[in-house]
Amino acid sequence: MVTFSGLLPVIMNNNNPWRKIKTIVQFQFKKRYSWIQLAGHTAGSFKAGTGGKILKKYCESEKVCFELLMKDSLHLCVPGYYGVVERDGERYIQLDDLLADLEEPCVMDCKMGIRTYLEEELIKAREKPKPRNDLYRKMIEVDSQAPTAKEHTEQAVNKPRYMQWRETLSSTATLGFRIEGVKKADGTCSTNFKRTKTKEQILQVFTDFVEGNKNILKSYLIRLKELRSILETSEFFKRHEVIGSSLLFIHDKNQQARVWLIDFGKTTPLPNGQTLDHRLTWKEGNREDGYLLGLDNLIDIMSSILTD
Ligand SMILES: Nc1ncnc2c1ncn2[C@@H]1O[C@H](COP(=O)(O)OP(=O)(O)OP(=O)(O)O)[C@@H](O)[C@H]1O
Ligand SMILES: O=P(O)(O)O[C@@H]1[C@H](O)[C@H](O)[C@@H](OP(=O)(O)O)[C@H](OP(=O)(O)O)[C@H]1O
Repeated sequence: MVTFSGLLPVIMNNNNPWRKIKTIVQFQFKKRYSWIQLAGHTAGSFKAGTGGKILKKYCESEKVCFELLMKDSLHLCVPGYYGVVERDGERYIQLDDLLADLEEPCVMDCKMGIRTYLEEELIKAREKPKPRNDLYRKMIEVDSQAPTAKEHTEQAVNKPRYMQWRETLSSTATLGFRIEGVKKADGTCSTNFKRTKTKEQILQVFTDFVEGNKNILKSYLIRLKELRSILETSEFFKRHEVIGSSLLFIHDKNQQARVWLIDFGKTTPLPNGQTLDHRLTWKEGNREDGYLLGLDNLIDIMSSILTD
């Protein structure tokens, strides 16, 4: 789902002097820009905030993650979190708007990990299967041959089955990440990446995304390596199953290029001091998510574009 809404950028809370100066200039000229919800299937889960912030619909587990993240080394890798607010009778978490100080930003959302559903979702679905017609319809829209004879008869598929099909159709199951959506500087958006699976296809999408600009690619590569080294030592990361979380790639016409970790709605703490490696093969029960496998592959793909 792609939605647009106008927000007014104002003073940011970031310590970077460049950002401060730039946002002050933007504030003085009251320049408007379009904020974009590139991926995410729930339309209307975001609202404009004030002071360079956005509001995201409240989810208890995500709020708890952000509270912990603000105290973890990963605080440098995620949007700043500023507590819970209420608007029109609904609760929201308040986050830094990562597009606030950028001009004509280009955005790419990559969903990380070798699976996109929690182990607990799998267990629940097995105990109480819920055949869904909406997922059946989404499936046949992409491939009318994909449902089994039984699914065709029932015109319904269970969620884990749908999620696994999405994972194998795309690069999730093999590379540990997939491209969810891209917005280019001219404002055009695409979420048509359900069949983007091979390294070659991904390489092409990345090359188009940066319009062949190697400086931007270099900045992305440096940032990805930085994120990897922070993730490898983060206490938060070690102790959570990180599912459905994305890396948000953002660059603008001034060649500012950053990558952020977003979406912790399905990031779940592990019990009794258990930790994850994030690279080991997933076997039901071990809760491994393959996040770092995906990041390794992203780094390899980005490096290979630069060495070509
Ligand atoms: N802090 C932020 N600043 C700027 N843009 C953001 C921010 N957080 C999210 N977005 C935009 O909104 C999109 C959806 O974000 P997110 O994945 O957090 O939402 P969601 O509703 O939880 O998605 P999903 O349906 O995948 O669970 C992202 O792809 C990105 O374009
Ligand atoms: O990308 P698609 O093909 O549109 O499929 C959706 C996507 O996998 C979302 O991540 C998932 O939400 P969660 O990650 O929150 O489970 C949603 O489940 P839902 O329909 O149950 O919301 C799926 O429909």
